[in-house]
Amino acid sequence: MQSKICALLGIKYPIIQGGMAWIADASLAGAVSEAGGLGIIAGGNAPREVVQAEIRKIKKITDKPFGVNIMLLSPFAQDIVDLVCEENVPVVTTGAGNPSKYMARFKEHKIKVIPVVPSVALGARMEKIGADAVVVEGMEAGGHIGKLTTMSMVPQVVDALTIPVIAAGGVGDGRGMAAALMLGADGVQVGTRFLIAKECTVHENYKARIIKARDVDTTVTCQHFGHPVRTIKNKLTREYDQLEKKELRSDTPDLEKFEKMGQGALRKAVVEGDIDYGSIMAGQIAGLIKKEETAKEIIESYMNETKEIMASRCSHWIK
Ligand SMILES: O=C(O)COc1ccc(-c2c[nH]c(CNC(=O)Nc3ncc(Sc4ccccn4)s3)n2)cc1
Repeated sequence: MQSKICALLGIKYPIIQGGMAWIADASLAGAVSEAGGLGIIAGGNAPREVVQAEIRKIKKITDKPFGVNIMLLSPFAQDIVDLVCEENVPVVTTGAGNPSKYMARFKEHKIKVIPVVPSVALGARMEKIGADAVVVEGMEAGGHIGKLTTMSMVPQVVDALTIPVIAAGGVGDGRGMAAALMLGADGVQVGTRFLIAKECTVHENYKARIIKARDVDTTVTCQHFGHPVRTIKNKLTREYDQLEKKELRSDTPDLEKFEKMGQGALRKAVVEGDIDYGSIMAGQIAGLIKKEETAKEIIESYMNETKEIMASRCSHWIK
């Protein structure tokens, strides 16, 4: 399937794996790129040498295109920008902020830049400063989210921009991918479904919790203080909710308490498998995902389902 995204990035299928902080390492990203999608290594909050090690590893796993996600809230963001330039990383996605100040650097090094945007305005700003495409991520997604849904934001960004649009947030199988393409997207970014890929090195407890998840099992914490983040409900989110209720009543809310509660929480879930007090970042689509598969099996099922839907299920009413 040749979409604008495949031509732009030199990949076989228009499926990008989300650069999930602490989770998207060379093992997962390498398997996704090898299977014809675009694997993305997470910069997250990691220092330069950690991300550099993953870049070196993926170059040994695959000679196909791959990317690095730069999480712009990271204290090491500038170091990772320098790193992707030095390592000739072909594609960069950015999240949790506005990458304008780095754009000239990326273009100078012929890096394809795909910012994640939570609104039409930011998408238009990114196109104006030279982004090659945008990921339009709805609030159905896991992790740090904006306020708009995928279904409503994608067509509005498609109408407002000329560069390719990649839909993200709630795209859990070929039905979601076909829907995204119908809305005008040229490809999709997939996070939660790849969390339970066999090559994903996240703790087994994390994977088991995703597989057990129902449609109503995620919640958004820190909506009023700090950065809204979607995770699976657990003891940590209940503590967050209590703290938010308390601080909302205060004239001088203490943001430090939220920072402290969140510190190391993602690592607790991903590395230690603490599903009670770790931050189990996952999208609303977690309830659809029932089994662990290889990245190749996941990508091929998206493509086969999407092609079947585009070729048949729609044709019976389009006469
Ligand atoms: O500067 C402005 O105008 C605001 O710009 C933006 C505002 C938000 C976004 C945005 C929303 N979602 C994304 C892409 N997705 C993500 O970045 N998802 C993430 N998950 C976990 C992350 S690590 C983290 C981050 C915050 C708190 C705790 N942990 S980052 N980008 C992008 C740009």
